[in-house]
Amino acid sequence: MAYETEKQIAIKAALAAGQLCERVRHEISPEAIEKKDRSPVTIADFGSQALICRELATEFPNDPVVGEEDAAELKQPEMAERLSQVADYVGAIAPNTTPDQVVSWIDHGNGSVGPRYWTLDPIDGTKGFLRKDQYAVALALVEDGEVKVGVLVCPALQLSAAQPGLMFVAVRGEGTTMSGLDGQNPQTIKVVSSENDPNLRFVESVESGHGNQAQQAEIAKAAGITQDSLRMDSQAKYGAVASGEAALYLRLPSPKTPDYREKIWDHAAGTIVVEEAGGRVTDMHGKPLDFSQGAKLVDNQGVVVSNGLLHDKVIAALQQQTS
Ligand SMILES: Nc1ncnc2c1ncn2[C@@H]1O[C@H](COP(=O)(O)O)[C@@H](O)[C@H]1OP(=O)(O)O
Ligand SMILES: [Mg+2]
Repeated sequence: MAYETEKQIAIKAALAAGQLCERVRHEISPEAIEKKDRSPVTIADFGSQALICRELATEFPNDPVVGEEDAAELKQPEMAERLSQVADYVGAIAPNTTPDQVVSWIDHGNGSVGPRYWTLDPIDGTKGFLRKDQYAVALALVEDGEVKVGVLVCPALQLSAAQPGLMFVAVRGEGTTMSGLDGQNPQTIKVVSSENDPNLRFVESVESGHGNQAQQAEIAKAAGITQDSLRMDSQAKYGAVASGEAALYLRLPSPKTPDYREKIWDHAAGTIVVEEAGGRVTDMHGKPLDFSQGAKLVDNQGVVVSNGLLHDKVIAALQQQTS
């Protein structure tokens, strides 16, 4: 099977990172949330990137990693205590970790986009993480601009599972699986194969500033979806489409940030998870997402994720609105 080693290492690394994030999350005090104290998310974000980059640097030393974080802030003398907290959390999984190692692993994630690279969001959906809602650890391998392997660990996502904690894994040409966070008994999943069922739903961000909720509601309606949206943070939304929970995920540019360009780590893992489950992912103009241009999807605007059947209808509705 293609990319078997890459897949296994990515799963191991992302699950370890998810475990670290959950430990931190359970220790967030309600007061910290009220005070909008971002320290829990900072510790988990850095710890997650350190653990994953440690694994990738060991197993694939020649592959660049384009991660969301860098250690510049953590290297400041006034951050010594925070750094040692991160090292403690990482050390619970990778024994004897030193602060210097943490810094160098995090900075291993400062690579550039090339012919073959990994991209990582150590905590996608930081606002959801702080609210104790959805978040994801998202890791993907990209070759020649195409995502080949994607792993999404969603520790708080339940869908139809018995308990929260879902992992989605996709390899190009080999389908998408979903399992619990023990990775046991992965089940092949498929998008919902209907385009005019009154129960079809669409997903969108919780954060209104990350999209255009009014326009998203109109477009979903034009595509025949009559149910209210399901609002969810992070790339867990891609998992919802891949598993058939939703038929559509719309992320149209917010009127406040019309020129926003999406980041590769916010979409690479999710894209392959949906495509390999039989769905489609493009930008709002129907163009495939181009992961070869750098850290931002500079040639794309907005994101449309569907079960495939609804896709052309959605793009046509968007074109009609702008013509
Ligand atoms: N104006 C914006 N439009 C779309 N996405 C945004 C915008 N500002 C931030 N984001 C990104 O949305 C992602 C979370 O999305 P969701 O709402 O689906 O959970 C974050 O990775 C965040 O990136 P960043 O971390 O760089 O701020
Ligand atoms: Mg993100």
